[in-house]
Amino acid sequence: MKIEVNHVSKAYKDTKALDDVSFALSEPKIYGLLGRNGAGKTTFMEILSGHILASEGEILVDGEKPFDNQRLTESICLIKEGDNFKKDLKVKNVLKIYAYFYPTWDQKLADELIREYNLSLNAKVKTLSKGMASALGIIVGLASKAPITIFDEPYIGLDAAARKKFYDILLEEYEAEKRTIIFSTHLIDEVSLMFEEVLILQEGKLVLQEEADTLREHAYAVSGPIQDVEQFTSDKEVFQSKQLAGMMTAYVFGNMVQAESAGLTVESIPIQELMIYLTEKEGAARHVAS
Ligand SMILES: Nc1ncnc2c1ncn2[C@@H]1O[C@H](COP(=O)(O)OP(=O)(O)OP(=O)(O)O)[C@@H](O)[C@H]1O
Repeated sequence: MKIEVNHVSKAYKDTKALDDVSFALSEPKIYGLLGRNGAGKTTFMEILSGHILASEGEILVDGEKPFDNQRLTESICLIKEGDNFKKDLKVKNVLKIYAYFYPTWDQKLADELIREYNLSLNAKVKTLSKGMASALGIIVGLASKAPITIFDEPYIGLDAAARKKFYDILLEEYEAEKRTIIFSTHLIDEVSLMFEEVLILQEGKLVLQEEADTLREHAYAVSGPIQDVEQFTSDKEVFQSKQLAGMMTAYVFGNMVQAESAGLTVESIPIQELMIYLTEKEGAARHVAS
């Protein structure tokens, strides 16, 4: 399903959660949606899921607006950080409701995952630990097989082993059947290798949309005497630099071979580090793929 985001803004009283954001997600891929606290990620995911309306602009999914649109909402599954399910429901009834709602629901997968995560079908949601409630969210998200499945920090309370299980199953399911997966996380180092395309929001604006492979291949650190590095990077996109004792390291997007032939020291940057840097740094380079 094609997602088009056209000049979307969302204002709350004093806050612009999204500020004139435009981009497109054209293919089924695993998208990493990153950004610091309050960057606007959840707001974007809620508008895309048809839960809230944009103040300006629109999101179109296959040309239609998601708000109040059953055909679309049954194709989009949003799993949030918590409070995904009514507290008085039993696990088995949560599963029944979602099985009924999503035409693409995979009961076999849901059963398998319930066993994997050791959830009791008769337990009420309110008796589940945080980790178990997160596991239930993950199970629903995966088993929905919704063509657009969105995970917004879905793993609160899950330990590292349970999170790894989630990533493994997500990848396995995705390989078996490609769908659009939008993954928002602060645990970038754990999941960055899974992303095929990365989007970074900063203070309500989109500051980066790029193929993860491009980031992997074209981001590097170049070091040498200040003058040489400055000269080399003068026509390049520098997203960070630091100087010490007459030497300079600049982090750039571009062609590594060029830097090597200029006699500078060149090192590639691990994608996790790059993403962590880009999301943490104020005023990250604007690098939005056209
Ligand atoms: N219902 C609301 N009422 C008022 N302000 C809101 C509301 N929802 C979000 N905001 C504000 O909008 C901004 C963006 O919030 P949002 O939750 O979309 O960010 P986020 O990137 O998901 O952050 P986090 O990583 O902390 O979850 C924040 O400043 C937040 O305080």
